[in-house]
Amino acid sequence: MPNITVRGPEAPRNIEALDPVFTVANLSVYYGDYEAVRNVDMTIGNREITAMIGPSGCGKSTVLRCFNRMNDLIPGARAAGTITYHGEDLYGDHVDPIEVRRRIGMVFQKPNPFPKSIYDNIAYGPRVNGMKGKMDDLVEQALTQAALWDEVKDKLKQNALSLSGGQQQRLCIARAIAVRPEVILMDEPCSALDPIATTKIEDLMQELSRDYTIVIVTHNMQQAARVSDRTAFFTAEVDEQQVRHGRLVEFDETSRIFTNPSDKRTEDYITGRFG
Ligand SMILES: Nc1ncnc2c1ncn2[C@@H]1O[C@H](COP(=O)(O)OP(=O)(O)OP(=O)(O)O)[C@@H](O)[C@H]1O
Repeated sequence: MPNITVRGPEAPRNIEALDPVFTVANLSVYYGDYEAVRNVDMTIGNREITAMIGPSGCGKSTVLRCFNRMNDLIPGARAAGTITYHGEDLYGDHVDPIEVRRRIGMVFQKPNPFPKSIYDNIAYGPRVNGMKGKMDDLVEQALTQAALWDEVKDKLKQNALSLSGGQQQRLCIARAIAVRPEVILMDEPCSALDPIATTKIEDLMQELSRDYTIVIVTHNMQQAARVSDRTAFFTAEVDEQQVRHGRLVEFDETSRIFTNPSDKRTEDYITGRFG
């Protein structure tokens, strides 16, 4: 087994009792006729960090985008099967996808602040959502939670694009937090960052997981091992027609996935024999 440190004792938690926020059953996702991901079953626990790992093209981002219905915005994309959010069908007729995306925020691979001031980046969501309360306090709170306040408190009027990449990513996390979501989805949030900025985001994730449910897609297995409570390992399988489909191979507590996986394919991947 590789020398990978699994989420350390500084953040002990009882993850025996999984309190489901999302329950995914028999989920398949299509882009047009192409079945990109086939038959996924997994559960996302409340205030846990769940990592999705696996080789390129196995459908991690596709599944992640189902959790806040971002795939609805891709023409031809369609989900089959069920995802419940607190027991309710996330794709039910009565569900408003805009409200879904407020409650389930997203942070992308490349930091994407608006070309506006730091302040306005944070204030934008609360304004659009008609949130009550003093905006200055709200902005400070979100930036503090995202561990950025001390670095930007004297330059809130400055353009957000003047910040470093790592600061921009924390700003994007602050922007996601500002609308008080319950869940934060992160699609490779550190892949454009240097190791120091990556460590800051990882520390921040640990901190945020006290209040938020986090799902992260990462290419970095060490990162999954360091930050997550549970890990889903995906791979791509080729069917009889030579078409590749993403499959969930194994979903378990992170410590188990990295020390004693039950599937040979998981073991091969985490030991670097594949992928
Ligand atoms: N918008 C899209 N339209 C058509 N096919 C898509 C679209 N997005 C993804 N796919 C296809 O779906 C499959 C899964 O892609 P996805 O991006 O979810 O994988 P991934 O595991 O996140 O990959 P990576 O690690 O490289 O980001 C791939 O075959 C990809 O080409």
